[in-house]
Amino acid sequence: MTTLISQETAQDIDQWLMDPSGGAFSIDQLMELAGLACATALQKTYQPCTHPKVLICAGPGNQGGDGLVAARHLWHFGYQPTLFYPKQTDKDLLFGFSFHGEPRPPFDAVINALNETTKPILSVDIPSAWDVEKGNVSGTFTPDSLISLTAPKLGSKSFKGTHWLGGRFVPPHIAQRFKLDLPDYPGSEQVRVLKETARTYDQGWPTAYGMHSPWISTQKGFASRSTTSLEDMHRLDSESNSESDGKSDARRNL
Ligand SMILES: NC(=O)C1=CN([C@@H]2O[C@H](COP(=O)(O)OP(=O)(O)OC[C@H]3O[C@@H](n4cnc5c(N)ncnc54)[C@H](OP(=O)(O)O)[C@@H]3O)[C@@H](O)[C@H]2O)[C@@H](O)CC1
Repeated sequence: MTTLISQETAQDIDQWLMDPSGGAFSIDQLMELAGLACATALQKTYQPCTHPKVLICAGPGNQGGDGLVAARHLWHFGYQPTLFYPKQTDKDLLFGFSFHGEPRPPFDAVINALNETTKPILSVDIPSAWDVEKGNVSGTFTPDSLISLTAPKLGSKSFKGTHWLGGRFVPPHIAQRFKLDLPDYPGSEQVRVLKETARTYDQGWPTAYGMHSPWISTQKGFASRSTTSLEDMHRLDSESNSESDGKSDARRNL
């Protein structure tokens, strides 16, 4: 059975992944892989021919950085991504494994909006405003889909929707150190499904669920886009990452 990890373990693993004697990754590299996994999970759950427009709600931490990367990949996959990035700072990349307490402004209003929307939501790592270890104790929204990064968090145990695992960057010695029992990723896949609902179609095109092939869908997505260009996505990336204190910001290079 896939290991569920605590908030503290998630943060420890993150540090080990960047430690020179651990994974020796830079934060940029991890975010690139995490963002690619998020975009891939979304593409496997919601095709551009049926869900061409994606709203990415990006928060103030590293998960927000994953959101910027995911937006760029989604554009290349044929979607029309729009970034909502309130803190310079229906996809939820507000908070990840460092969320604690009650949502504070301006993010409380975003959570309220996610509570009210009827659009499908894909959350990343842990649905925003859920307790990382106890789950949806505040009775907020439940997303349709979730992608856990590295390993599922304890709070995702009760999640009933389509559940992906991504973040294919854990070297065996770190998995052993943290006693992580993680499923294998098939072939070159960036994500794998842990739990599937009828809406997910990870296998077989186009017979499963009557969808078009990814290639046809992508071409349709490109053809129908008019408002969001790659230049816009890169401009948003760089503008939204300008730090007022002049410190270097890993997200700026995404
Ligand atoms: N190894 C992996 O798996 C990798 C994981 N990655 C990704 O990183 C994510 C973890 O990133 P992270 O540590 O930066 O934390 P994250 O949750 O994005 O945000 C923290 C920010 O939120 C704020 N904040 C907290 N609570 C709040 C509240 N109630 N209301 C308002 N604000 C609140 C907090 O502010 P503070 O409370 O500290 O003032 C801080 O600014 C992880 O989930 C995954 O998506 C990849 O990028 C790399 C590899």
